[in-house]
Amino acid sequence: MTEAIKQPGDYAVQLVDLYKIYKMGTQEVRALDGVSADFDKGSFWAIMGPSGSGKSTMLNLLGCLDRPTSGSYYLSGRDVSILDDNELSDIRLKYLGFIFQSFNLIPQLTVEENIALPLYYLGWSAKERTDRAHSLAKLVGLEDRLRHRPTELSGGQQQRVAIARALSNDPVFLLADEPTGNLDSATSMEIIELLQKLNQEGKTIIMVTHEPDIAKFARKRLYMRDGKIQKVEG
Ligand SMILES: Nc1ncnc2c1ncn2[C@@H]1O[C@H](COP(=O)(O)OP(=O)(O)OP(=O)(O)O)[C@@H](O)[C@H]1O
Repeated sequence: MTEAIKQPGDYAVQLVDLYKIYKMGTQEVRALDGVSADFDKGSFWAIMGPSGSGKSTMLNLLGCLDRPTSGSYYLSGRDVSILDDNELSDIRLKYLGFIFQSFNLIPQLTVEENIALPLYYLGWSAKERTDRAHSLAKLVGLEDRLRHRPTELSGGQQQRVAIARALSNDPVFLLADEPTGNLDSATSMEIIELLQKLNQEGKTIIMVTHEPDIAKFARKRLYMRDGKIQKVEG
């Protein structure tokens, strides 16, 4: 049977010949040196590589936090590498979900308010925000913690809140930056299992990690070296 030809919209992300070059006086640092990669919808990737290999640079570009020196970045088929700062911030709010090593929750807000915060900026009504926050809290197993504040939660629970918040806008993909970096190994397993469950339910996940024990739970692994893709596994 011939495989169906993929259309640009079948990919969450396509990177085409991406370069990020920093000029340091007369020297050039090629943080990304011609990276091309397709991230299918519904895939779960780990991006790995030694220090200085370009992981953070890749993460910043994937997260629309920075622009490439050259090359194209297609998000669900749309070239976002040509957008200005305001347009990129709009893309982040509407289409991306971020999970950080340090959770980045707002301490003054309750679990419910933290989860719903992006929806406030997206203009959802109070009722819509509450309903969505409740269903996402349930999805991550925190429906009995909605009135708590982040300091009243364990690290694993805080990361669950952050994951629920990242899902609030139903993003094209979840971008996770060392999501288990601040957690003990048992809690790390719970978080990675939650990410696996979300992926099995169809969510595309791209996770940057330097921990092979965590990366092995992704379905695909991309290894960076000297700003290039060294190999892809899975
Ligand atoms: N703003 C910058 N100006 C100049 N060089 C930079 C800048 N940001 C990154 N680099 C360089 O680009 C290369 C890739 O850096 P990057 O931070 O992406 O690596 P990394 O794989 O994330 O490393 P780590 O695991 O240590 O965080 C490095 O050589 C780094 O020194």
